[in-house]
Amino acid sequence: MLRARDITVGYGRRPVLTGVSLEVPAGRTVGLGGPSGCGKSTLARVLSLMLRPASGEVSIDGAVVSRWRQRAPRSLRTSVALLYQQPRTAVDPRMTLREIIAEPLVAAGRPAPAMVAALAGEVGLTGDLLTRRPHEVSDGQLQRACLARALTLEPRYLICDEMTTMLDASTQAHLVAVVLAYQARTGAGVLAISHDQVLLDRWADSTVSWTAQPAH
Ligand SMILES: Nc1ncnc2c1ncn2[C@@H]1O[C@H](COP(=O)(O)OP(=O)(O)OP(=O)(O)O)[C@@H](O)[C@H]1O
Repeated sequence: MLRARDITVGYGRRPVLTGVSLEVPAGRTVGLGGPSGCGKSTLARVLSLMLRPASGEVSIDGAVVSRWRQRAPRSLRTSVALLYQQPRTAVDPRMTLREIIAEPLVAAGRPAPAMVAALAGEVGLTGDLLTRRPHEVSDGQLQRACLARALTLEPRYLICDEMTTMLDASTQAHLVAVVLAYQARTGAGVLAISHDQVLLDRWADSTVSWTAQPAH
C-alpha cells in the first residue's frame, strides 16, 4: 500500500493541501480527479518523494518515509515512479529515446539493453525511433519512451499524472493498456490522475474526486 496520511503541503507559506489522505493498494488502480489547481500534482510529488510535506505521513508498503528527494533511500525512491503530462519537460533533449529509456538502469549501474528493447517494443516504439532525439519525435512517441523509462526499475507503484491528456485516443488506449499489463504482471499499484472522468471510470477500480478544496 502506498499511503498518504493527513498531508499538509504547499509552496512557501500558503498550503495547497490541508490534512489530505489517500491510499493506493498494491495491484489496484485508484483514480484521482478534480479541477485544475486543486493540488493533484502536488500530492503526486509528495507520494513520489519529490516534495516534503509540512506535516503528515507517507508510507510505502509499511515503510514510513522520513527523508525526501535525493536523501531518501534509493530503494524507496525507486519504488514509486511518476509519469508527467508533459514529456518534453521530463527528458534531456540531447539523449536518444533509447538512452532516455535506459537512463534509470544506467544510473543504477546495471545497464540491460535487452530489457530496454523489450520495454520499447511493449510501448510501441520501433527501432528507428529509438535512435532519434526528443525534437525528432511526436509528443505521443516521447510519452511512450517516458512510460518505458518509468517501468525499467519495476516500481511497485506508478503515478500517472495526466499521462495521456495531450495525446490522441489510440495512443491513450495503448499507454493505458501497457500500464494495465505491467500491473497484471507485477502486482503494482497505480494512481491515475486525470481531469477526464470518463477515462477514470474506464481505467480505475475506484476514483476519488476532489473539489477545489480537497476532501480530508
Ligand atoms: N512549484 C510551485 N510553486 C508555487 N506554486 C505552485 C507550484 N506548483 C503548483 N503550485 C500551485 O499549487 C496549486 C496546486 O497545483 P497542482 O499543480 O498541484 O494542481 P493540479 O490539481 O495538479 O492542477 P492541474 O490539473 O492543472 O495539473 C496551484 O494553485 C498552483 O498554482
